[in-house]
Amino acid sequence: MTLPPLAASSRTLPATTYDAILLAGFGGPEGQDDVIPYLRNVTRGRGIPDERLEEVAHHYRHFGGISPINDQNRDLKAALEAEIAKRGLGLPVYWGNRFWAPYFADALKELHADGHRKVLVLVTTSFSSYSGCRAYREDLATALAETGLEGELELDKVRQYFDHPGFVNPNIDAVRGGLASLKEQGLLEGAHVMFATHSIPTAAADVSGPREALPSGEPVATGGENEWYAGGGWYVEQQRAVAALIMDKVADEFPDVPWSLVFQSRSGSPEIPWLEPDINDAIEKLDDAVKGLVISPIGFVSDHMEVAWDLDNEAVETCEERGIVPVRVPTVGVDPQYVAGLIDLVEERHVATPGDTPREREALTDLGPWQDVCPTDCCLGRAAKATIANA
Ligand SMILES: CC1=C(CCC(=O)O)c2cc3nc(cc4[nH]c(cc5[nH]c(cc1n2)c(C)c5CCC(=O)O)c(CCC(=O)O)c4C)C(CCC(=O)O)=C3C
Ligand SMILES: [Fe+2]
Repeated sequence: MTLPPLAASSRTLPATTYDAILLAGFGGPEGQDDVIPYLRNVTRGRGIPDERLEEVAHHYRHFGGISPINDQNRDLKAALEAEIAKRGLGLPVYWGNRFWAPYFADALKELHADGHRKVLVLVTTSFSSYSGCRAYREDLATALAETGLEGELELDKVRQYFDHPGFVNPNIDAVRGGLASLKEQGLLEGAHVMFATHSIPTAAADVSGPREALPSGEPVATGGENEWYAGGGWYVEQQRAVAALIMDKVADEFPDVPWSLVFQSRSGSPEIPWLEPDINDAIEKLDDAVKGLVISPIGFVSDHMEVAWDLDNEAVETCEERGIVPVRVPTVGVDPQYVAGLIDLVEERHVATPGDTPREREALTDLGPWQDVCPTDCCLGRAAKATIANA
């Protein structure tokens, strides 16, 4: 599966000169009093009563109402600033979130007040879906309208980077490390690798990415029989490609280890189908021969609440019930390769002087390099809203 070359190239923008970088995050609560207001933000427009929100608040409550995600983005911002300084690029980095302070609108006002007009956005998600790409583009367009900065601030966004070496290489290292740990424990014989990403409604998965070339769903690669529907669309296609690539890269040291792509953190009403298998169901159905499990959360870029709770708590417990030794390996976080990769992505788009040659675009699968701008109906499964970074 590849994008039609014409469509892909018409969605590749020429390099230009930017004034600043905006790191666009999800946002999380930072104390017990933040939890319900935060969940109201995340579920905005769906009229969910506070009593129901309290039910999904338990994991935040357990950690004092604090999600680690904001500190992780503060650390990432500092690491990006250091890498930019090292390269002498002279681009300041601002930070804003979809669902918690500093909000996108705060960041846009700050950017404008500081005299910046042309901004390149780096998003903290690597795959293509409504939640991972379009929603960020919509919320940034909404923030531009809210702040009255439409026409004043120009916002472009770097491409989704699921197959960029800066994202893939730390994940290869992590899986290699996880398998090495199982080997040390004498569990390599019965090893299995699960790549975990966020479940989304299958209807959203099926329309993820550019519509003219949507892949149809195929069974997940488990090396065995699988009754689960893992979704069509580019979201799952990209994840299958990255997972297969990682396994291919570790095969020099760890050949023939069985693996699967699994999903986590499903929410919403049970009648609506979401991507399956859920990681816990998948662990329960593992063959008895499996003794050790490497869990690689490739769906996320930091060890935030979805990782700390849904994997380190729930999935680890499911492993223990099955007598399987779990090794949950880290997300990219502030791995120097990831940080450098994000700045490589900036340098594909940003040149010091108009006319300079930009950095070459890297991609490790034949699905990429992904598009810089999305067609108007990309990842669109609901009423269209204004977006930034569309063709
Ligand atoms: C694809 C995807 C990513 C990865 C891409 C990306 O990173 O953006 C992601 C990340 C995250 N999701 C997060 C938290 C939440 N997601 C929720 C709800 C939902 N996520 C969805 C999808 C995704 N989510 C969907 C389809 C829903 C259903 C509601 C809807 O239709 O939109 C809810 C509501 C309560 C609930 O339903 O459980 C919460 C609290 C946090 C913060 C963790 C922290 O605090 O550390 C992060 C990074
Ligand atoms: Fe989420």
